[in-house]
Amino acid sequence: MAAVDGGEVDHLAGERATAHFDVDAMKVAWAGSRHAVEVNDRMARLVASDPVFRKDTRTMLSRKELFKDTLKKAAHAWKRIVELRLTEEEANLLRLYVDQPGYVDLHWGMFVPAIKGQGTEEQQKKWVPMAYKFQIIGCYAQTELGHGSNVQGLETTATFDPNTDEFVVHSPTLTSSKWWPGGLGKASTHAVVYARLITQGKDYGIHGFIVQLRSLDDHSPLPGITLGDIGGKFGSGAYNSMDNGVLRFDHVRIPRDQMLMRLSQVTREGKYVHSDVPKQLLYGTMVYVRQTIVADASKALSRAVCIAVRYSAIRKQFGSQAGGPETQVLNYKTQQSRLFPLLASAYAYRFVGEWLKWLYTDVMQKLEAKDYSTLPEAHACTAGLKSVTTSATADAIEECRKLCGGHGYLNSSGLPELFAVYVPACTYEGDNVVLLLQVARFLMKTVSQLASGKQPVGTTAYMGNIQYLMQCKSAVNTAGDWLNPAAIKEVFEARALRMAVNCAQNISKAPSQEEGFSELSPDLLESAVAHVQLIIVTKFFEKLQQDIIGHGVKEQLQNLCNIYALFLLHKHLGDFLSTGCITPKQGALANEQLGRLYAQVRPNAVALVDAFDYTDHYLSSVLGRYDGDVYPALYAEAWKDPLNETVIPDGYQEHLRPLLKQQLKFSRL
Ligand SMILES: CCCCCCCC/C=C\CCCCCCCCCCCCCC(=O)SCCNC(=O)CCNC(=O)[C@H](O)C(C)(C)COP(=O)(O)OP(=O)(O)OC[C@H]1O[C@@H](n2cnc3c(N)ncnc32)[C@H](O)[C@@H]1OP(=O)(O)O
Ligand SMILES: Cc1cc2nc3c(=O)[nH]c(=O)nc-3n(C[C@H](O)[C@H](O)[C@H](O)COP(=O)(O)OP(=O)(O)OC[C@H]3O[C@@H](n4cnc5c(N)ncnc54)[C@H](O)[C@@H]3O)c2cc1C
Repeated sequence: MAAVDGGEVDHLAGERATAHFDVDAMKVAWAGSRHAVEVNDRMARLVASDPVFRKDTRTMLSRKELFKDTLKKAAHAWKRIVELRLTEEEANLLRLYVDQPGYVDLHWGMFVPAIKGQGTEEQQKKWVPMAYKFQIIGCYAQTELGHGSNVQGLETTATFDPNTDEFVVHSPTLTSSKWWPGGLGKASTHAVVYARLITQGKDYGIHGFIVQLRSLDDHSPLPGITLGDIGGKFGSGAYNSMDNGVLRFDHVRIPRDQMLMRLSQVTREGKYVHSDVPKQLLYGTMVYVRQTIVADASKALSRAVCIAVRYSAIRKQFGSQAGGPETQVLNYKTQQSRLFPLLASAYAYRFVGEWLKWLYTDVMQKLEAKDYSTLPEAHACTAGLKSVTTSATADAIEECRKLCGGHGYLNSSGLPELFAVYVPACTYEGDNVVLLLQVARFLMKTVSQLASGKQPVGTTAYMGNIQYLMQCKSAVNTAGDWLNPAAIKEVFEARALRMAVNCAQNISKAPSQEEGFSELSPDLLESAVAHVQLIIVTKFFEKLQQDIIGHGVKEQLQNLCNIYALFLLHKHLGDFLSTGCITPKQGALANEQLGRLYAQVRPNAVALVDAFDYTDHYLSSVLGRYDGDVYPALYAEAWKDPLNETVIPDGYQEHLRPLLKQQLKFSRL
């Protein structure tokens, strides 16, 4: 089914006719199943057809109007979810297509998962039903004004008082003010607050507590609690719909049973008891969200790419001979070499996101069975993939803006807001550099264990092949040889392993492991990126081994997979050359093959973005319209700007007229 929201003429019909594959079948490959295509389509249309979910004037609203609009949309979404008895899958998609960050994201995305992950069964029974019925609204209050990345450095205290069987939650300093939690500023009634647990005079470090913040009668802050929004953020519209907040506690008392006690408990007498589980499970909610952020990266990236590809097929510049038509900018090789790797990345992130969801579910099942062995790998994969995919996506959205020339800078292109709303993903849920250093730490540990004969498993299994990978040389001889998955995998594995081993060797020369790690951290980041890119490439190849149905679909995905891998090889040529994995000649052959692949993608480009199945409402871009009727839409959109409500601007009488009529003369004239 086409995703037109009402266009009459299809200006991109010619582009669609050149596709060499079945677009409907590609929609299935992209969405994961025919069922997923159907539900996505139904929810996207439900949102697009509802006037409450309009967002075309969003960037023109004041902060207060925008926030109120978000409250309205969230309440309306919930009403529709209940009325239509939507399933959790449908409700999640409805939220996605409403496409406006708001308190519900943190309520469902972090508050509920934190209670489910860290609360006892009894606590879950008490709090989860209230949250599911929206009798309470919750947020995730971890970060403080002075401490974000370093969770162990948080200052808020929760001191047990055995006289009253309560915890006293307190913000001892300005820097201990909770700062950033989404939904906290204005909407939440409750929070999961992370604080240092102190009992019997001893500090047991960071633990989670459920704290009521606002009255359930009139929404006013409870005694001892200071609350507010932290202020406007980057861009118009965008993340300003979210009430990121500040919170201070002045000796606020909560019952003992509001400490989340699945991992550790405080008894009635104040004795601290830690269960027999890894303490890192305290970070479980972050692992869960990082995994969802990877899936979201492909959404944001594919959206930007869809806009840029469609517009590049419409936009014409130069090349006209004797009054003939100008050239579609999509035909320029430079445009293709900038755009098609991003198209390939969108597909790559979609598939690695699917795999990561599987890995997460698998780890959760193992944890239920008290098998904690895969926890370090789950942490490294979620942290690394979150980091690499969000950084690349943020850069790619900005590149798509440039690929759309001047019009890409207009709010009506949809790209400025998409960039502004997306870019904090590089920071929230763990700064990308901090997370990559966690991956590097995991890699260094794995390398150090190789010497003891311990066989690495999962995504580091390739390191077990160290004898071969440290000395192998690529056998690629022609550009076409780069189409062999084994040739690509071998050089990506060799590059990742050699970079990790080089780092490990250099660290071992330092006076201490810690000093070496710190000194080598820029190299360690690159090593972590190489490992994560290997994972993405490998999972794309594995996807191609699955049963992929539909005329020409597999061939297109093969091209995209090769583009993704060879583009990375080209971009990081220095790594591959300096580690001796390939020769300069082989690097040049990879580039030659890349050019050929771009030519194969060109006739399929518009159909490949159609397969994302986005409605015009979701894209909210005049440049990315399904029908390609860009110019009338751009022209019409301009007149909607509040500045055009009057012909003579406000301020003319006070400031322009006196200037134009002034008698004062610049003395030199
Ligand atoms: C009918 C139903 C209806 C349903 C209706 C549904 C409607 C749908 C509506 C909405 C749904 C929307 C869903 C939206 C999704 C959510 C969107 C969220 C938006 C994002 C908001 C952002 C929120 C935040 O930012 S929260 C704050 C995040 N903060 C951070 O990430 C901090 C980062 N820092 C850290 O994680 C840590 O400090 C650290 C890891 C950097 C360091 O920690 P440390 O000091 O304690 O550790 P060490 O480095 O010393 O390591 C020790 C040891 O631990 C291992 N480790 C570390 N972390 C982990 C981990 N997470 N898991 C496992 N292991 C870990 C580490 O590797 C070390 O191991 P060793 O073996 O080496 O010792
Ligand atoms: C839009 C948005 C929403 C958010 N929502 C929430 C929320 O709902 N709940 C919540 O609790 N928090 C939330 N946060 C906070 C967020 O999780 C933190 O901002 C994030 O974890 C980064 O921490 P920081 O701000 O302390 O950065 P910092 O750690 O201060 O980073 C500053 C710089 O220092 C570098 N750096 C830091 N440590 C190291 C190191 N060890 N080695 C090398 N470099 C380092 C970083 O790379 C970065 O360049 C949100 C933030 C944003 C922007």
